Amino acid sequence: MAVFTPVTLDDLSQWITQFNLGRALAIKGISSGIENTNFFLTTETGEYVLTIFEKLTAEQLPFYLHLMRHLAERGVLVPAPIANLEGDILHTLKGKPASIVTKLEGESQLDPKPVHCEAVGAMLARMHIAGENFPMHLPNLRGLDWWLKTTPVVLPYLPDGPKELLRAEIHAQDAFAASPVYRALPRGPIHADLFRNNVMFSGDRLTGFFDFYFGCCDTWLFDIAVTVNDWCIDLRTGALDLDRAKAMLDAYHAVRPFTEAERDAWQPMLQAGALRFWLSRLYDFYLPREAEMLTPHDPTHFERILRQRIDHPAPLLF
Ligand SMILES: Nc1ncnc2c1ncn2[C@@H]1O[C@H](COP(=O)(O)OP(=O)(O)OP(=O)(O)O)[C@@H](O)[C@H]1O
Ligand SMILES: N[C@@H](CCO)C(=O)O
Repeated sequence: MAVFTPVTLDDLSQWITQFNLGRALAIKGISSGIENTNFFLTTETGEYVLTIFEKLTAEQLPFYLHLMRHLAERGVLVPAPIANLEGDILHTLKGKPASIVTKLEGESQLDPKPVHCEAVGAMLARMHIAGENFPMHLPNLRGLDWWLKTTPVVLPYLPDGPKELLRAEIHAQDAFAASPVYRALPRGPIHADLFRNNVMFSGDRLTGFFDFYFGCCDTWLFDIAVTVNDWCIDLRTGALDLDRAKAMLDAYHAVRPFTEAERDAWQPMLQAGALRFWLSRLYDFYLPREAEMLTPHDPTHFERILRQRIDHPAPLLF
């Protein structure tokens, strides 16, 4: 369980009066996250999610919370941040930044079928379009600059095979990012971490995207690649599942047609999406932070995905 900062009902009795939510009735730590401390919070007015941000600073957080509010106001299914009586959506609890957002109904679909991938693809395209006029900017803090900085930190821990793969891929991605095709890609606010465990379904009905705390401004295609690399693969081998990938990409394309540059960039972008999570998992695995209990994600999963994308080029986007 990863509760970095414990919170009790006693801690909340005064704090909650700054909101129009009534009294806090119950609070329950959520064990699954590895980035923030999350609680299900029940108050007299309903159920919410209380998050204490462990690593994110008050400089980055307004972007995430305002983006969620911007999207929620435009009909994209995401948790809506709750403002206090002064209108603020970023709060402080136990000396750390905190938020309260609406709780999404349902649960994660961890064994997705094409119908789920179709719903995710269509909502992702709607999200990209709805974000186009969002006025705030945040670069991808887990983008190329971070990859270049992190690679030499994790390389010494790796055996020869993975070491060679990482060196070659970081080199290839550095060149790709400097190419005209890359520069022609459409961009805007993206989720950047839209895995199975960051989407809720009630049955086959998508009820929302959440966990926007890697959100940033980057290419839409990177967001799509990250999403395909999780939703549309065989988790054991990392191989693409063509039925699920087609369902997701066709649904996306029907809402926001892909561009020529996106078609040309698809293959290297799938590799970029795999590299990003391989690197962050390597970093968390070899250089873990302290927590009450913490199970780091397996880095070799994304090493396999990266090898699969290199060895078996994906079908064209359209
Ligand atoms: N708005 C929400 N509605 C319903 N459940 C939520 C909501 N936000 C978070 N949760 C629940 O809390 C869990 C952890 O949240 P979240 O994924 O945001 O944490 P995290 O620390 O960022 O984790 P990670 O980055 O590892 O996915 C989710 O799996 C989900 O069950
Ligand atoms: N989705 C990330 C965890 C951070 O949200 C991973 O699977 O490595």
